[in-house]
Amino acid sequence: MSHSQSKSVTKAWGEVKQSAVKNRNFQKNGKNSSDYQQALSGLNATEYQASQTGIYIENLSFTYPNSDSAILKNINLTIHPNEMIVLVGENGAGKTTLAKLLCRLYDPSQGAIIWNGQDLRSLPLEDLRSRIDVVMQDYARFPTTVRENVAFGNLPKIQDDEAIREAIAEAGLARVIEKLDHGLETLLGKQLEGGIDLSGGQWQRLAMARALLRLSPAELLILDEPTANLDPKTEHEIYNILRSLAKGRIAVVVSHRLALAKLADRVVVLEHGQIIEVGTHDELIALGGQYHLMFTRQASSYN
Ligand SMILES: Nc1ncnc2c1ncn2[C@@H]1O[C@H](COP(=O)(O)OP(=O)(O)OP(=O)(O)O)[C@@H](O)[C@H]1O
Repeated sequence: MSHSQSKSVTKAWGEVKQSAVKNRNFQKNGKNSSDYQQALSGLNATEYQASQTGIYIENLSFTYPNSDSAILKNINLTIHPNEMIVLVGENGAGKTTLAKLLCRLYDPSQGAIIWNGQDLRSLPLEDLRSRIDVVMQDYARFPTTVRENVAFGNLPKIQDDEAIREAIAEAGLARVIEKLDHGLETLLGKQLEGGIDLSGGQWQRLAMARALLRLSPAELLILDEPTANLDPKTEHEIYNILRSLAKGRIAVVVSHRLALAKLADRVVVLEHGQIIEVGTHDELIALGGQYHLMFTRQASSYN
């Protein structure tokens, strides 16, 4: 072992001993070891709690491969268990990019995403994917049957007609599917001979039925623009679906429709890749900042 290696081993051992002493002192002072771990982590109590049982995004920055400008810059955010977060912001603010990082389509260029105490990068990809339900803006439209579209990625339920029909009904598609000549066996997609095409909103509902069918296994729900293809009249119906989708797990929803932000436990406002405001709808309205401005603008355009 070289001199410098031996010096660094001695230093590391010194740190271990120091921690052991600190730990004993914590115990003497009546602190439990989780307090101790929190003190060591350098996080405050809320952040530490989220890093262990929710999602903790720490100093995250991200630049797309083959690009030189950072799309997300120094994002710090804690998401608590069962919390529903809505990400809002102007076009290009980085909302979808953040959603993509949460499902690990990309890794952060700097910083980390910690879920239940583990860095996303340390979780086997397959495990991670099975714990996340994603309905993205360009949600998948599979050129196959209704049944397979709903049960995609969910082999145990593919023959479970009752569960499939229930998910379809909950997503508000029961009448549309009933009218099809071959019911669940109807082929979808113009590219297939005899295939039926659905409207944008119907495809979107089908994607929701897929997420609803998978409701129990996935712990995290990511929805990108769930109301993009729906007219404002049917939106309230989608809000109800969203509530049942989000129940009992973390939900991160990207949306331009600020009426949806009212449903969230907290709203996160992104601007040019940075978080500029975080709070409940009421708090952000009272703040009178960017969210307030966006909300009033949108409300007046609807009126
Ligand atoms: N694959 C990619 N490679 C390089 N740049 C990308 C890629 N995808 C998105 N971007 C850029 O990243 C920026 C943020 O895009 P993103 O889709 O995250 O924004 P957004 O807030 O979701 O926008 P919108 O509301 O318009 O959907 C944009 O400038 C976009 O051009």
